[in-house]
Amino acid sequence: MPRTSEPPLPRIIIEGVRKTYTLRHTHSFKETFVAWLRRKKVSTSFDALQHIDLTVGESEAVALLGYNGSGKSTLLKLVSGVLRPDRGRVLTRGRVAGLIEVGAGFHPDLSGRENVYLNAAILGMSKTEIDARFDEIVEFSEIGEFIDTEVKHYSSGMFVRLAFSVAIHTELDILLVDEVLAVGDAPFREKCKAKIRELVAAGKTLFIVSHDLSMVAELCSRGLVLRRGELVYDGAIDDAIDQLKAITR
Ligand SMILES: Nc1ncnc2c1ncn2[C@@H]1O[C@H](COP(=O)(O)OP(=O)(O)OP(=O)(O)O)[C@@H](O)[C@H]1O
Repeated sequence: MPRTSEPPLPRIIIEGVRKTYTLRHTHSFKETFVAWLRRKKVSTSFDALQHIDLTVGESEAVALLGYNGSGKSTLLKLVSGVLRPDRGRVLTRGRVAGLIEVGAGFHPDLSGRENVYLNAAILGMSKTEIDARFDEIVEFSEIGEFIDTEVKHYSSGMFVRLAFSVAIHTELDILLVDEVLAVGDAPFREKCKAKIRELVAAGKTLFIVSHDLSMVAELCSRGLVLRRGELVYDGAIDDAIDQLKAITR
């Protein structure tokens, strides 16, 4: 009997997820009191994600597409564990490395070198492992002589180069990238793309948010389109890009 191809083992499972934010309409105790006297609402709630169900497997490179405010970063933060869903559940299998905000996880008063140790430790590496990979991390980042400078003096591109380099030198299983590559220059972006392809070929999972459609078309095979907190398309990346172009914000 011919063998049918097995679906990839899941790395991320998102089940019935809803994320609600509270929007406050008052700024002070006085305003709140006046609003209460006038029976006006002091806050309203807003569903940034409505009811999301999806599974991402090993060796999958998935792009999360959508216009501003559609819920992409919120979904990535739920997968990274920075946020918790109000309903449903998010399960991940393996080590998750997230590049979600430029400079996040970096301490401004510490040098690049100290931040490499801090970040790599947060991502689960031991001191001996970091010592062994330190030179490679610095070389990939191209930070050079600035490695002993406090990172508050780094440009945003330098932050991202160092953070990306630390992340890819850890034993990660899932790499989350939110738009941060956009601040790297073209040669560095090319290097990151090559590294990401290598990681995916080795069975790692990529979940990337980007408005750079040509980059995601090159890197990803699957695309998810979010619109106003709803998943409106999940399929081949080229079709996902066409769907995105066809919808309004
Ligand atoms: N902490 C928060 N409190 C209130 N509302 C929030 C909060 N974080 C996000 N939102 C709102 O949730 C919605 C989704 O935001 P999110 O950042 O996930 O969108 P996005 O698709 O990543 O947008 P962009 O393309 O602009 O980065 C937006 O309307 C945003 O204003």
